[in-house]
Amino acid sequence: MGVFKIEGGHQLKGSIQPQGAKNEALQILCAVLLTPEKITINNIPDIVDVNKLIDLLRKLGVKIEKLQKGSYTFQADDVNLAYLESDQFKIDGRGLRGSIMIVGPLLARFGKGYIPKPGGDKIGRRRLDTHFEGLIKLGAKFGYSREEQFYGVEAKKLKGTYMLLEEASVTGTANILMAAVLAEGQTTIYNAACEPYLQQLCKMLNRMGAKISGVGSNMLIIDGVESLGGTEHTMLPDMIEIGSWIGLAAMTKSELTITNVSWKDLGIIPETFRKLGITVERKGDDIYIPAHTDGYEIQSFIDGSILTIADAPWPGFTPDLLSIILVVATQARGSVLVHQKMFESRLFFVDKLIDMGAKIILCDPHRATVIGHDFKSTLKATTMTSPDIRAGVSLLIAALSAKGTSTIQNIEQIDRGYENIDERLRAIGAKIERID
Ligand SMILES: CC(=O)N[C@H]1[C@@H](OP(=O)(O)OP(=O)(O)OC[C@H]2O[C@@H](n3ccc(=O)[nH]c3=O)[C@H](O)[C@@H]2O)O[C@H](CO)[C@@H](O)[C@@H]1O
Ligand SMILES: C=C(OP(=O)(O)O)C(=O)O
Repeated sequence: MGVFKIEGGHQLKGSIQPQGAKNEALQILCAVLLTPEKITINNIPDIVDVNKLIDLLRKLGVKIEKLQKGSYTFQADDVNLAYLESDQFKIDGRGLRGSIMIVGPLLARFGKGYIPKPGGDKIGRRRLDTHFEGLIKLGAKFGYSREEQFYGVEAKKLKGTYMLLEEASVTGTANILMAAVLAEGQTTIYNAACEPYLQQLCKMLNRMGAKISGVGSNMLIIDGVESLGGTEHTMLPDMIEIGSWIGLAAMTKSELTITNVSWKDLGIIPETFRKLGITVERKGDDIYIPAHTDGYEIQSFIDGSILTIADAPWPGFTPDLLSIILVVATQARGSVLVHQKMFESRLFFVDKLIDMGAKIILCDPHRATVIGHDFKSTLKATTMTSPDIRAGVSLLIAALSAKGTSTIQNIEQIDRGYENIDERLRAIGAKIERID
């Protein structure tokens, strides 16, 4: 298990370029299965989850060529479906959450798609009902082995239909969409998730010859086509990384420029950090965060009541940044209620922050009240374990602001989604070392 050793309490300075978006990459990579033609993808982040998915595609017979850092070509002209029934697939498929999105494309193109219960963060129940209910509506026969936790769908032909999703599932929408593009006739997906990840997937599929309208809204209308062709696609910068760097800058009182952030795709994220009193300045397509030498003050609601920051499906605030909001609030002036509505086990990491001296009350598994220290008391360094990817980075930010040397174990969780994080943080002045 890898470990980070972090000497906290130092101001950082400089600029940082966000990596390509993890959650977009996982969708886009699965889409290469929809065509026998070559697809070129740029700005692919070099992170554990993405590399696991690339490896899985390779084992499925996809021809993969690395052009340069972050750029690859993929060609799925000779797919090895036998791999789906192998024991190795049961291991590989479980390795990450994103693998679930091979099911829709495989079903649409080859008539069958299988997947073991996928991995990803252990942050509460993460059911797949939306995915399979949608595929069943398109005409697939569904099977599930409870013993092996193995899912499968099969269909000779998919037929377009109207569906209203029970919830706006991100990976669920992507999966159903990738099946519907090759179904016969028209499919309507209402209550579709509409994150920039999905908008990017829709745009890519349309360039491949799909006919999707309503892109960016919660109603996607898809006119099925017989086949799809090749294209080139470039991943957006990772908005969750961008939010993480905003939080890092404020909490360490550092002056930081986050470059080429694609402002138009950040939705409510900059405004949400501003509600914590953080100055988030737009400079062209960069974000400039000045050093918050006098701290930052949490705003109240208009009527003077305590601010709540809660997650919601896009264009609401992404749940993946709530852990960052929470840690940054521990040094703000004022109080905030953090309400994690989607995942029921994502806030338990606050115990570690409390150990470090943060003033937090975990009201229930979904809600935590944070009373900021206004830098009058710094967090104390400690030894901790990263429970999930975003809590891991939040603890890392806490350690960088704390006095003394902290240790973070289980950093594989962080490496799932942050490319070369130690090297990039050292480049802006952080004292962080990786110990294997
Ligand atoms: C690989 C990938 O892309 N992972 C992301 C994806 O996971 P993933 O696609 O697995 O998450 P879903 O969108 O399916 O749902 C996440 C959780 O939120 C709940 N839920 C969802 C929609 C809704 O309207 N109401 C509701 O309560 C679900 O029951 C589930 O527990 O989206 C999540 C929600 O943005 C992010 O945290 C994950 O980083
Ligand atoms: C929850 C996350 O990832 P995954 O869905 O891959 O577990 C995340 O990126 O914050």
